[in-house]
Amino acid sequence: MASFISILAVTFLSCILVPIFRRVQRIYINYQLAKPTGLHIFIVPVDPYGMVWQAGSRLFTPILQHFEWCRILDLSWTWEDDFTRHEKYGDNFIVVSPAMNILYTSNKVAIEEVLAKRKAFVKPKLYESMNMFGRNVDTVNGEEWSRHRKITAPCFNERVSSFVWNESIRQSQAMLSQWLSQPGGKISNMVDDTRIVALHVLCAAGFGVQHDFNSGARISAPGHKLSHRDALMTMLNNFITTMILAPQEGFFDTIAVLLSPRINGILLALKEFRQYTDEAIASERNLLAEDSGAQKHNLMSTLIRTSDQAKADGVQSAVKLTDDEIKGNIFIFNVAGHDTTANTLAYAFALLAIHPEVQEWVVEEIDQVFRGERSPDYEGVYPQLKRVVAVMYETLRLFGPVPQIPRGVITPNMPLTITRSNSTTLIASSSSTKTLLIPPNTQVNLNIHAMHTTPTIYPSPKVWDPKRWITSTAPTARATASLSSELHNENLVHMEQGFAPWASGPRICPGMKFAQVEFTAVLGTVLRRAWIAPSVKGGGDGGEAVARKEVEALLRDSHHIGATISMKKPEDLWLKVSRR
Ligand code: HEM
Repeated sequence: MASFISILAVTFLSCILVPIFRRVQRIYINYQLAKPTGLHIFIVPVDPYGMVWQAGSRLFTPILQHFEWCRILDLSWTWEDDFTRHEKYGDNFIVVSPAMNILYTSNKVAIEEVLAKRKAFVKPKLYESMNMFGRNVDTVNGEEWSRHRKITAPCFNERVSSFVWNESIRQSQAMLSQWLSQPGGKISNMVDDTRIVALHVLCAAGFGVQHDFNSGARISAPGHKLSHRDALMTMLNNFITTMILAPQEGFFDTIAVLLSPRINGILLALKEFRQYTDEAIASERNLLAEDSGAQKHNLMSTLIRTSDQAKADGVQSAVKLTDDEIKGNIFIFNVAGHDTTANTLAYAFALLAIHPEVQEWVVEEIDQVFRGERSPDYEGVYPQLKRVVAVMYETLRLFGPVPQIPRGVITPNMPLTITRSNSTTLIASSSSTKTLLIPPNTQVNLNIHAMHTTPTIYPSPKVWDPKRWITSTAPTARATASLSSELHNENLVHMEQGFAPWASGPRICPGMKFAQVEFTAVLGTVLRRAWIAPSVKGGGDGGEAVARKEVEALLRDSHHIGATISMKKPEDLWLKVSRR
């Protein structure tokens, strides 16, 4: 036994020590490369993502959070970290490990450059684990990506946006009725509800299936053991485990009796989700075959129609997707389009509750634009909701669902322009541009959240202030200008650089407009009828000041586990909704 343990120990140590030894020289070179750019270097003893530690994260995280290198890794990302990092290290730092290096940058020039050069900075291998239902636009690179993007991009057209608008209004009206029917209007299911709205909008505008807010995707369809919602949520809530299990699903099925109920639950969710997708595709194909003349315009029908048409015409593969690729893309629309928008909505409602002055400001616009219309039309109303979009931008700035975007580097020593700056002073007066040669075996992590909290780009970065996104072409005093002309003269600030919640460049999120339309429709529908205020945990009477503090702390206590940023304890978010 003792010799077995010592063999294990020696193997384990050599696995760690040998690569470290081999890399000493490389680290030195990296250091030399980094030195002129003033990069901070962190040498970490394990894999740079802290996977080893994550395996036992419950045990290790509380201890490791005290270590600087560990706090830098995704392992223990906290909302506050990016603020302190700015103060300490500026825009760029590099984490050097035996496995690989990661260059973190929150520099707006570097981020823009990396996102613009999709061929040089590619989606890293880790994205491939999201091919569980088929290769898709989010995971592939090069020519393959061009083909996927060409076929998926037309799915996000104005007809779909109009559909998103109508469905979002329908869903949020039902959600609001349910909120107002709660005793004292106190609700603690905000995050669940915005998730249902986002899922139902996705089902309708994405897959042509309309659901009722109170039932719909919450209920198992005939022939299913799980509801569509539960299948998707199980996968999203256990994202990493799902990605590990999916490629070996068959093997895990054979040893199912040995596995924990949690793992079996994830395996079931995978099967159920696959079945829902297959059924949705089959039903869409039947409709297309019936050729009723009434063409549907949802994401899935466009995807199938474009692809099937190309197959029928025998057009070369440039415009075709295989059935597996269609499934892969439908899966990625589900993953990318669900929690992202749902969480942004939940954060925005909570932030509006603790910032009544902003809520008043945005309600002013909503009242003026909606003007009691029973069914506000997309073309007329949506473009006028600039303050509502400002609320979305500001929420995404501080609580954007994608805080970091990783990229692999194809060519060693690839040059990257970085601006060396002391983030607490103005870039213009203290910056100098440098070209960094990215060392071999280095991944680049674009730290979007840190860029969004840079004081030189966003003064008072911790303050949630949607008004920073609005400028006026005719700054007239309120006393002399009517509200309608004041609103008419307002414009949204357009940032060329420094704001990238949807990324930028050729791989910018294709669902950006989808999400914006959904967000404005839901927020507009709720705030034209109701006022949101904070409530103390448990729904008791603790006074508004206490409630506000609790909500504020809850929002900051967000983590980055799974696909997006989310509140650690969404069930503790209590809000009070009252009729206006
Ligand atoms: C607030 C809502 C959303 C945010 C903040 C967001 C953010 C992002 C970001 C940052 C990326 C780039 C990721 C990377 O390059 O690694 C991305 C890509 C993507 N998003 Fe979104 N997204 C949102 C909503 C949606 C919606 C509603 C859909 C679809 C229904 C969608 C579909 C996609 C797809 C398919 C990609 C991959 C595009 C490609 O690589 O070419 N997203 N999103």
